[in-house]
This record gives sequence, structure tokens and C-alpha cells, in this order.
Amino acid sequence: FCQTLLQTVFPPELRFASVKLFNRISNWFSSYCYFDITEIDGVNTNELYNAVQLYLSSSVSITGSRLSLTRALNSSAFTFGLSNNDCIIDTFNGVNVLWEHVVTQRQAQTFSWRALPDEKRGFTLRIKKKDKSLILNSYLDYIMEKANDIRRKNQDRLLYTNSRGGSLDSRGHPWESVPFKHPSTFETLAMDPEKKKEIMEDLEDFANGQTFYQKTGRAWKRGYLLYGPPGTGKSSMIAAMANYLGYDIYDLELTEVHTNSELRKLLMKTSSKSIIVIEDIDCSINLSNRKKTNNSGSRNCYDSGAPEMRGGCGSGSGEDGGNSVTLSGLLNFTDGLWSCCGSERIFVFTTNHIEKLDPALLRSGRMDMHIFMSYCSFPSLKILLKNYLSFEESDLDDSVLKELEKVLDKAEMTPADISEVLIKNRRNKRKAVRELLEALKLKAERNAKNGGLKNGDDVEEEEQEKRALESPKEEFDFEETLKEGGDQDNIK
Ligand SMILES: Nc1ncnc2c1ncn2[C@@H]1O[C@H](COP(=O)(O)OP(=O)(O)OP(=O)(O)O)[C@@H](O)[C@H]1O
Ligand SMILES: [Mg+2]
Repeated sequence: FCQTLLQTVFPPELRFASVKLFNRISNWFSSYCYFDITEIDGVNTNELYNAVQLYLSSSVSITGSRLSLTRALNSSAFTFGLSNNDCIIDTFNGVNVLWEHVVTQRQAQTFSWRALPDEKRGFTLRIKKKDKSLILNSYLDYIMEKANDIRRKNQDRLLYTNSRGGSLDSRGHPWESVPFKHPSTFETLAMDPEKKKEIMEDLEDFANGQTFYQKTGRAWKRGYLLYGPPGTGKSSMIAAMANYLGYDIYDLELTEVHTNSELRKLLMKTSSKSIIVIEDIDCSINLSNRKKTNNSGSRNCYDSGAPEMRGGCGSGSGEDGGNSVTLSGLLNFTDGLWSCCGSERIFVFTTNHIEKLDPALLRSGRMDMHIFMSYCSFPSLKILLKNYLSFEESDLDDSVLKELEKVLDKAEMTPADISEVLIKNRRNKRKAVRELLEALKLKAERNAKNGGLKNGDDVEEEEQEKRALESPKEEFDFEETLKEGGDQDNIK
């Protein structure tokens, strides 16, 4: 009745002004303020709307009674979001904010250069007036950053390589990339669950550690050294790390890098949030050479100009300064001022022989965490049985489990060997376990015959094969080494 009275007595202008005044007064007394974030702002898509949507869809801390679930085509995950006209509370730095997803039907299609959707969508953010500065200064930036993270995680990651021998591509980049689709994850990785957890936590702390690294004045980078016999999952671990953090991988082929400055350029062209990998570091650079150089009275390898040739000074790989990445160049690469020209970088080196590495490379700060990838242990075996045969611990007889456990340590089989046996027999699970047990026993017997623990020769042999396959030059270098070691007979 009042409304009709108002409509008849007051002219529209006055009515409009009084509503405005009323709103203003009520706003003045209210302790809240509101922000509308519409999907389409004029003709432009509002970046913030998309970011908020992504952020709200992933934020596990958010609680809401009604959420919409979606799964995009080819996507590997469900996302949830706010249903139409529903609210959700989020907390940021101890401050509660309320998000409402407002969807209204667009009345009549107004003229526009491009077709607008039938619905008008937007988020309304309600905050306390006293929190306004916090929200405007940090919360929205935080949302944008989180959304970028999520976007990156959903995208394909890339595997970069420098295997073109230092030549640049058409855009002047030294790295070549392919989509990285390695399926290895921490779930599929067979290793001691406690060790695995420790590594995952370390990675998480690193990825979330921006303020920590800033506060402590450290460059935001971390080094991991993975060492252990071939086939124990070092490369799989790197893939799992990349998949876990959503980082790209730069697989640095040191044998393709000719000088220290080239190495530095490569580093400068890597993006942040990436893992820089040097596999088989002991094969890529002759680190033992350092002592030789010192003994012969020539310059120390820490001197950046030292002629530290891969394959040894006298091995003919070129005193002409051809292939000459020095240990100091490598140390500068991981640790020097140049290593900080980006941020959030992880360095991973792998080796089969940690004892061959120069202590300078191992000291903390360079390689912060040394991870030993061991032969298959009993907890690792259980993971493999679960992944390959879907066996839970309770599916197997106690006696079989005990037998497996008893023989496993003595057998010293790698997860790669064991998974091979399991894959071969995966149609018949019981047979797979039987064969595995037989293989383990056979190997354990062999090891016992060879005198207790497996001597280094077997590993060395596998190593040699690997190096011989890598390049004819490496093969040559290796022979040199063997002559020095005097056990050439071992080469087949
Ligand atoms: N710990 C593990 N968990 C699961 N699978 C593994 C593990 N170790 C090895 N494998 C399997 O064995 C294969 C070889 O492993 P990977 O290439 O990771 O070994 P590596 O330690 O890098 O060996 P290398 O020293 O020869 O490079 C992989 O395809 C993987 O499926
Ligand atoms: Mg490997």
C-alpha cells in the first residue's frame, strides 16, 4: 500500500533519489561493504571473475553446504564451485569473507559487438569495512596468484632439452620442449613410505616457502641428489616430483654444453617453477680430474678458467677448449649469483656412484637433500604388489609375505627388476607372486655364492654398458679410466 502511495504521490525522480538516500544511510550504518565482480565487464571478460571461480573451485579450506560439481572433457579432476545464488565463506589471514555467486537472466539482448550469454553472472564479495584494506591489498592478489597456480597445474607440463648442441631455435631459445606426460607419481613410486613422506613434505615446504626464503635471505632454490644403483627409480622420482609440484623439467645434457658461459646462458633461459635435472652427473663431467689437475701443479678447478676437460685433460677431448664445462662452472650454475636470476628452482642430480662425486658438489646449500634410492625393500615391495597386481597386504598369506620379506634383502633386486617379473605375469596374480619368490631366491643364492653382498662389479658392469651406449666418446673415455683402474677384463 505504501509503495502504491509513494508511486502515486511522489514523482519518479524523487522516488529514485529517496531510495538512493535510503541505501546510502543504511550503508553508512552497516558494517559491511560489497564488491561486485561481474563475468563480463562492458565487452571485456573480467580476469578477476575467472580467477575467483578457479580459486573457489579448488580451495579445500572452503566449506559450503551446496556446491556444484563439474568435470571438463579430458580433465583429470573434478572441480567444484558455487551453485547459482549460493554463498560460501572463506577465511584469509583470520578474516572471514563471504562470496555469493549471483546469476540472473539477462533481460533483453542489448546490442553488443559479440553475443553475450543469456545469463549474467558475477560474484559478490561481502567483507567487513574494517577489513577493506587487507582485502584490497592482499586477498585479491592472493586469489590471482592461486588461480595462476591452478591454471598451470591443469596445463600440460613441458620437458625441455638442450640436446641440439648449443644451437638456438628460431626464437633464440636454447631449449627445445615436448609435452611432459610421464605417469610416475609419488603414489606409484615404490620406496619407504616414511622417506617418501619426508620428501613430499620437503617439496611442499619449498613450494610454499616464498616468505621463508625471503625472510632468511636465501635464494629460493633447493638441490636434491638422488643416488643408488640403476633401476631403483631415480628418474621415476624426478617425474613424480614434477607431477607433484606441477613444475616443468629441464633435462640438461651436459655433454652437449661446450663452455661455462653456455651453461650460464642455458640457466638464464629456464623459467621459474621448474626442475633442472642433470642425470648421471658422474658420467657427464669428470670430477675426479680435479685432483689430477691439482697434483700436476696446474690451476685449481675452482678457478673458473681452469681447463677442466670432460674426459680428462690428457684423454684428447680437446685442449683446444672445445668441450670444457668445468666443475667450477657447474658449481656456479647451481650455487652462484646466476642461479638466483629466477626463483623457485629445484636442481636434481642423479648418480649411481655418490663416492665418485666431488665433496664440493655435495655440501649442503648445493645439494640440500641426499636421497638414497635403494634396492627394493619390503615396504616398497608392498607398494609394487599393490600397484601392479592390486594386492593388499591382507590378500596374501602370511607365510608367503614372511618368505618374501626374508629373502628380499639378500636378493638385492631393484624395483625395476621386480616390476618386470610382475608385469610379465600380471594376468595370473598368484603365479606372479610365485615367480617373484623364485626369482628372489635365485638372486639371493647367487649373491651368497658371490660372497655375501653383491660386489661393485655388477653395478659397474651395468654402468659401463650405459656409458658405452651413450656415445662413442664416452666409451673411449671409459676405456681410459679402466686402463687406470686395471680391471679391463670386466668389460664384455
Ligand atoms: N622405486 C620405484 N618405484 C616404481 N617403479 C620403479 C621404481 N624403480 C624403478 N621402477 C621402474 O623401473 C623402471 C626404471 O626406473 P628408473 O628409470 O626410474 O630407474 P633409474 O634409477 O633412473 O635408473 P638409472 O640409474 O639407470 O637411470 C621405471 O620404468 C619404473 O617403472
Ligand atoms: Mg634414470
